[in-house]
Amino acid sequence: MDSPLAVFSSAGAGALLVAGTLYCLFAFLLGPVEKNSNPAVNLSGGSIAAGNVRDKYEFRRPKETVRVTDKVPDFVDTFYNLVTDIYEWGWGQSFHFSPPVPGKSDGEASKLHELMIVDLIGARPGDRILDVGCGIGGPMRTIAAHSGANVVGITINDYQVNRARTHNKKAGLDKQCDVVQGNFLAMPFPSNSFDGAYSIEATCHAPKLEEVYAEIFRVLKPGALYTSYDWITTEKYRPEEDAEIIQGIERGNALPGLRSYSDITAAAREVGFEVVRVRDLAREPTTARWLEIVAERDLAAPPAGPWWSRLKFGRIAYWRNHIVVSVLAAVGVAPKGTVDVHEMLCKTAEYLTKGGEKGIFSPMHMILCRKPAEK
Ligand SMILES: C=C(CC[C@@H](C)[C@H]1CC[C@H]2C3=CC[C@H]4[C@H](C)[C@@H](O)CC[C@]4(C)[C@H]3CC[C@]12C)C(C)C
Ligand SMILES: C[S@@+](CC[C@H](N)C(=O)[O-])C[C@H]1O[C@@H](n2cnc3c(N)ncnc32)[C@H](O)[C@@H]1O
Repeated sequence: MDSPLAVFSSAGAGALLVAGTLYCLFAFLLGPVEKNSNPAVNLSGGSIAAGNVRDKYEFRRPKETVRVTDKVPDFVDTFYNLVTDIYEWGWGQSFHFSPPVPGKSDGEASKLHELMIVDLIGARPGDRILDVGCGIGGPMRTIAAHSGANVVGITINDYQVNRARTHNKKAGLDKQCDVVQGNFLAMPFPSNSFDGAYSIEATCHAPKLEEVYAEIFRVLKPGALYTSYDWITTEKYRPEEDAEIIQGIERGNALPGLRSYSDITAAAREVGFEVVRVRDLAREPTTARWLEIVAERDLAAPPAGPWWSRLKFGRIAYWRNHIVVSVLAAVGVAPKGTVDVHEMLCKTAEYLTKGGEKGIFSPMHMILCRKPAEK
């Protein structure tokens, strides 16, 4: 017969094993999907009260995209209340794509993409730089930390302002980084007050690109540079064949209508910018060449691959996330509509992947512009 001590220790070991397994299961299910991201238990409806998330989600039910110009900022604000926590949980603190770089993690590739902006606009210590559509500030922190510049971000979404400020403080960058809530179509900044500006995958939310470009032009000092990575349809886009994919991308990302790559340069010139460079960073050889700009940091960088590969993180991961969201919503930790929003994002990921694979869409059309120096 086993001694009481042996029985006790084998029961103890069993209990420990069960506890350990449960812990790992919970950590796997509820922990952040991305490094530096938010755990699933914090999923909320942004500034929307939990009980109203499902009603607000109704805004996605009609199959068309919102094109009524003056309603767009409100619509976009609601969209970000619904998706911000899911994005942060599943993607991290930077809400954009980037070309993958072999040998680098997704996070590192994303930072390289952000750092290129420091070189493009020549951000220097003490400069005052504007981040147009700053999200929760992932790019702002990278750019401020590496350049020594002070960065001011603007976002339409109040919940993002709070998240960004919390992260800025945690990163010890709250003296260098400031975030304001406002509409980038009418910015609360004096004219000629910034030494440089950038926007990453944000101006695609503007119903008329000229309107946001005109505002950026106004607040920049003469001679200052502005760069944008924007969402566009490429020259391969054929509306007769590809409309479903493009409309799927527009609906799932709260866009008032994607623009063609050629509209970007035209809008910049229309408001008075000199166009310095234009490149689609999604194209492999070009991306490789652009990586050379960050030469000191990554001289031997080989050509980058498709930006959409990060979205193909596999059925299992999507299912894991879907289960987590469904369980949290069922037990009342996450608001009820979160499941619908998550389902919508799964479909959006499919449309984005199809757009990338067909080469009809790019989320990283780069334009570099200068506000002419005063004569
Ligand atoms: C620039 C914009 C957002 C770009 C991307 C940051 C987001 C576009 C689609 C998002 C996602 C799709 C699938 C989600 C997945 C189902 C979930 O489990 C975890 C989060 C996702 C991966 C999510 C993350 C952010 C995106 C990639 C637009 C709005 C202009
Ligand atoms: C996809 S996110 C990109 C965020 C950030 N640039 C990044 O890369 O992490 C788009 C951002 O644009 C902002 N935005 C969209 N329309 C806006 C508007 N009219 N005024 C201010 N910000 C806006 C959103 O609130 C969101 O922060």
